Amino acid sequence: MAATPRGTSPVPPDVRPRLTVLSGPSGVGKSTVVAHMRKEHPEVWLSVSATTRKPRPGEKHGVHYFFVTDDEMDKLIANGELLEWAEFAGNRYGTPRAAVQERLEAGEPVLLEIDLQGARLVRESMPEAQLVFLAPPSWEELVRRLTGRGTEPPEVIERRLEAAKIELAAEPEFDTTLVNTSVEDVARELLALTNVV
Ligand SMILES: Nc1nc2c(ncn2[C@@H]2O[C@H](COP(=O)(O)OP(=O)(O)O)[C@@H](O)[C@H]2O)c(=O)[nH]1
Ligand SMILES: Nc1ncnc2c1ncn2[C@@H]1O[C@H](COP(=O)(O)OP(=O)(O)O)[C@@H](O)[C@H]1O
Repeated sequence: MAATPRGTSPVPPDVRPRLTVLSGPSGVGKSTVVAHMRKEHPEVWLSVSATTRKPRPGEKHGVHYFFVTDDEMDKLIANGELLEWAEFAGNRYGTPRAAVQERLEAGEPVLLEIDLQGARLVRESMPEAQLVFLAPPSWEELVRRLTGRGTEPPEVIERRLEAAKIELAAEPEFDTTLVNTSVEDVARELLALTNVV
């Protein structure tokens, strides 16, 4: 049998495109890493979630999130418009189903940035999904980042740190762990995992 020259071996058709889920505790750097990756590779498509959380300064409707009321979220859920949804630290968050399906049907990779509960739901409904966990270099550094971001009052930070303990304990459920020491390094590794280039 003729050997396939190195570097030109065909990629099996079932390997791409795929759905990648990025999860990790609040403040670990998920948004920072994804923004860095997409600045250089805008072709990476990131699902925009719906949330009942209030916008932070600078966050734009339709770009960072679709900011919805409780009633609107109720309707999205009742109408089956969300691929998954979860309550996190007092707010609800969900992934609009149609946009994700369109991308996958068009043969394009999809990236979701969602919490642990959402990651578990995606794994159940789409076992082929790849689950990536973003971990902090240390607990102290996670606290520093979440506090230093300055976007949440102390009681919300406390709630998020409680959730973080549960999330960190679930790391073994994920296919891959990336430790967010260097944003550049993690962005490069995530790009490779999403199979876009
Ligand atoms: N299950 C689920 N979680 C989401 C979704 N969108 C965002 N999240 C997660 O909700 C959590 C809180 O998000 P956010 O309030 O933006 O805070 P941040 O991640 O600390 O910037 C994070 O773990 C997000 O990854 C979604 O559509 N579904
Ligand atoms: N590798 C890193 N080193 C130092 N600070 C970081 C790093 N990644 C993110 N940060 C900072 O940590 C804070 C939380 O990052 P963010 O992307 O908002 O986290 P998440 O989206 O996971 O909640 C931000 O202030 C961000 O600038």
